[in-house]
Amino acid sequence: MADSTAGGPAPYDALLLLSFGGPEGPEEVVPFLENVTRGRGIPKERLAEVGQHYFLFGGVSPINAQNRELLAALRKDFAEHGLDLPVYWGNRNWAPYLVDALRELVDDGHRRIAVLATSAYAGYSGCRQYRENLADALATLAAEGRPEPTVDKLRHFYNHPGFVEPMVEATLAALADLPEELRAGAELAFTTHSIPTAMADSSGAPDDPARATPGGAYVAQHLEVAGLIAAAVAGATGVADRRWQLVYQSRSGAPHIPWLEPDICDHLTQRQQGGADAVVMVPIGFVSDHMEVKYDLDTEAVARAAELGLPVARAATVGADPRFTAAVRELLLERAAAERGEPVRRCALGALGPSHDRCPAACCPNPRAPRPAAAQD
Ligand SMILES: CC1=C(CCC(=O)O)c2cc3nc(cc4[nH]c(cc5[nH]c(cc1n2)c(C)c5CCC(=O)O)c(CCC(=O)O)c4C)C(CCC(=O)O)=C3C
Ligand SMILES: [Fe+2]
Repeated sequence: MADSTAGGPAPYDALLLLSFGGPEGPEEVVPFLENVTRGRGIPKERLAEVGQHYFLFGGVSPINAQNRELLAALRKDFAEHGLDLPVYWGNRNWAPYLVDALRELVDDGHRRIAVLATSAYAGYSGCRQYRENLADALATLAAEGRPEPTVDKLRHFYNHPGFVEPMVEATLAALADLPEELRAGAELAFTTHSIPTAMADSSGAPDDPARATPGGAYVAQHLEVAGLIAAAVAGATGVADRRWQLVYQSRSGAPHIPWLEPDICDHLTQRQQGGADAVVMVPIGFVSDHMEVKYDLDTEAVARAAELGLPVARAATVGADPRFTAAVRELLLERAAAERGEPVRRCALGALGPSHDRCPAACCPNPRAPRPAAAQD
């Protein structure tokens, strides 16, 4: 089959890095949280508590700095591979805002934009919500009388080797952080963002067999990545029967609404009682070491482990790893070839196969009320 990465980026004339955004000073924390939770029914107490997580770090989330680093790494990767495509950056919840990035793109003359969301998996929060925000931004530009660009979201990259392989290496590095005598008996706790179980169950495309399994495509995709990493770690360490589990973190919402469990802290307690020598936490749900990692794992879960006397280590996220930036380039060139009608080779590890290019209209529904979303059928 033709090498899908050889044909250049046409029809795309720009890439937009689309992320979550985070505050960069104490005065930005509350307005940021208001942006994130508008209309979401998050209890006031939970918001005050999450605000404290940010204040503990001077009101600065690391996420924007990490995206600046990723942006620079993508530009470097593209330049080194002769890919002449400008890269822009905008966020859903904080400056630089998506709508401003899109306005700049259009004013610079770009009309066909590929979008990389910094969220690897299916689900309302990680996929449709990004596309709803794209639709909102497109509507704002239209109301301003600007020409409307076409935006295409690149497929989910959770099972791309450029995402999985750096996490295998990071897991091995975290194991090596533990005292040598604990390494063979150390368990792996793969962690991701908890979401309401109803949101998980409806995640993925309606015709995706994973959608029919408990937890939908969201859980199936995480289990796939966890299994891939566990297998690679078993191969590299020679410990074939190392115990591993997918667990959750960062739960919010009202207590009577069921969210995915177990929580990482409860899991650590349970495994300490179960006789684990040590636990390596592997945050497969996140692309960079942002606040959900720095607070919920490195602060809260580490404190729980210390109380329990359970040794823990934490694997780094992918961040701006060169294998990840190369994967973004491949995904972009792959999609460009597909849009040109050429045959493409889609890279994906494991059994689930590559995700769809365009989400069907009924993919990952909004749990509250349907809203316009971009980049779908
Ligand atoms: C699946 C998922 C991802 C991964 C995919 C992706 O990356 O998009 C993710 C990422 C992130 N979540 C983040 C921060 C927050 N998420 C919140 C709230 C929520 N997240 C949810 C889900 C997810 N979230 C959900 C179902 C809610 C409940 C409210 C709602 O239904 O929307 C709240 C409100 C307070 C609270 O309740 O915790 C905050 C502050 C940050 C920024 C960190 C930083 O600042 O460094 C990042 C990267
Ligand atoms: Fe979140």
